[in-house]
Amino acid sequence: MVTTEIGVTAPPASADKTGKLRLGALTALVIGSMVGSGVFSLPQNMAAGAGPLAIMIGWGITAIGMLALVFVYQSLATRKPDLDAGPYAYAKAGFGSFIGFNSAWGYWISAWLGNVSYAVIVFSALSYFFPAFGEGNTWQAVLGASVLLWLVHGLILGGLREAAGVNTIVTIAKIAPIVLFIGIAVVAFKLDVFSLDFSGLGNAGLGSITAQVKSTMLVTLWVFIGIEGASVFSARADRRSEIALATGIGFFTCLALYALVSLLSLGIMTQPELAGLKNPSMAGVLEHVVGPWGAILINVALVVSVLGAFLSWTLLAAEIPHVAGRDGTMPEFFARESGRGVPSTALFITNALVQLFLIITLFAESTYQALFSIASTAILVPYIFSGAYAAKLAITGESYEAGQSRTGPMLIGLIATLYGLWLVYAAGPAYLFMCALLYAVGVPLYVYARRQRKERAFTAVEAVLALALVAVGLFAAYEMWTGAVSPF
Ligand SMILES: NC(=[NH2+])NCCC[C@H](N)C(=O)O
Repeated sequence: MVTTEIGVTAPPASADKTGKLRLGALTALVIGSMVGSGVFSLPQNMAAGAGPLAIMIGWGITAIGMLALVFVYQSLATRKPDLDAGPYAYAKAGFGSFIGFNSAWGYWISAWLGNVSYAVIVFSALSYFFPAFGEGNTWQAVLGASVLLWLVHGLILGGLREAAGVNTIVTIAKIAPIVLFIGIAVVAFKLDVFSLDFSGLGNAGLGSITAQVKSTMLVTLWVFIGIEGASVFSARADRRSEIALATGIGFFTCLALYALVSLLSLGIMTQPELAGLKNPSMAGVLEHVVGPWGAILINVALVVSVLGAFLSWTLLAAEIPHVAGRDGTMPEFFARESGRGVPSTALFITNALVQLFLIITLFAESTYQALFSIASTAILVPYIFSGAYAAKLAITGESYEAGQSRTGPMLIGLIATLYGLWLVYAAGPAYLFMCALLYAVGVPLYVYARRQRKERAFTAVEAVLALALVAVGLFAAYEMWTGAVSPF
């Protein structure tokens, strides 16, 4: 296996002889790049704000929106094969340098903030064995997470990459317990428990169906993040159609696993019971059915799954500013490499930020859910502008041959864009403010990067955008400082 520039793991050129096996391996790769921590907390995360009906609607919306996004990346990969630096390259090509920078910046923020949430949930799972780790945000947990962080850092500096064999083992080790969970949950499922409060309206605290659906949106987005990696990669492969197929199969497999985990749980415990579970809540549900070994199994599976995902996302998180630093989108210092060819400066800055947020986590007592919600919100900028770029190409006809149908691609681009915008609305002010602040911090860095290359910082429109972003960021900082809004 080779790791491409943006850290996406590619299948070896001399794959297995039979097409079938190859497809299986590719599908495992797609699933492996998506499944990290999210699935293991779905029972609580989904039930916290929604009843069965709203959860079903939530998965429906996510299925349409995410599938549109998958098609967007696949079609962009074929139409613009030279733009291979990942999602931000599309935003840059379509909407200029500043938007491109913000897409890279947002993708990076999402990647490393996601890793902060990974550290928290790993120690929350370990607290089943060592109670001092609590919800993953006690000082013992933060200390443990910091040790883990710099251990991984050191290993990567020493040349650690992802290895094909390990990847496959990790994928099996994390999927098998999920499948077992579903098998057991099917047997334990009681229709009368599931239908007790089907609309969720019986629990006044949940609010309207729309409010309930909104509450699921960042959770369902989180579990699908990573799928863009597989789609972006499809441009490089000689077996493009096979990768497209594998992405499709991987997508629907995950959708089925995710929906089943969240919905079957509601037939085992009631919504308020699930909402009160500790995460990773799949452990609590399985323990409820089979006793302690169920919780042990899920907590161990989570640790294996998330350690694997932590390594991949650390590599990817460092790769984003590294590539962007090389092409001038981000300041040049991000491009520095160690003797072994590791993007050491980008890696160090990335992990220093993870460390900083681990400390913030300790003092703000932030939760896993708050952290991954900010990470999910942050990725919306690159997603939205990728969708918009696909729509723009279809509307203007650029990269299309005469007579080629453009209606389908245009609709898909628009659906992906709309899905992203709806998510911005559904995310709510607290997470948006936090993201606005994190994006605003990027503006001076962008100006610095442009200066370094002796280029004009902004066009007129970009200057307005930048000013607005800084203003909103400052306002957000003020609101968070006074405690008027609180993302944690
Ligand atoms: N560290 C990250 N940024 N991870 C993002 C991917 C999240 C992944 N879909 C999960 O469920 O865990």
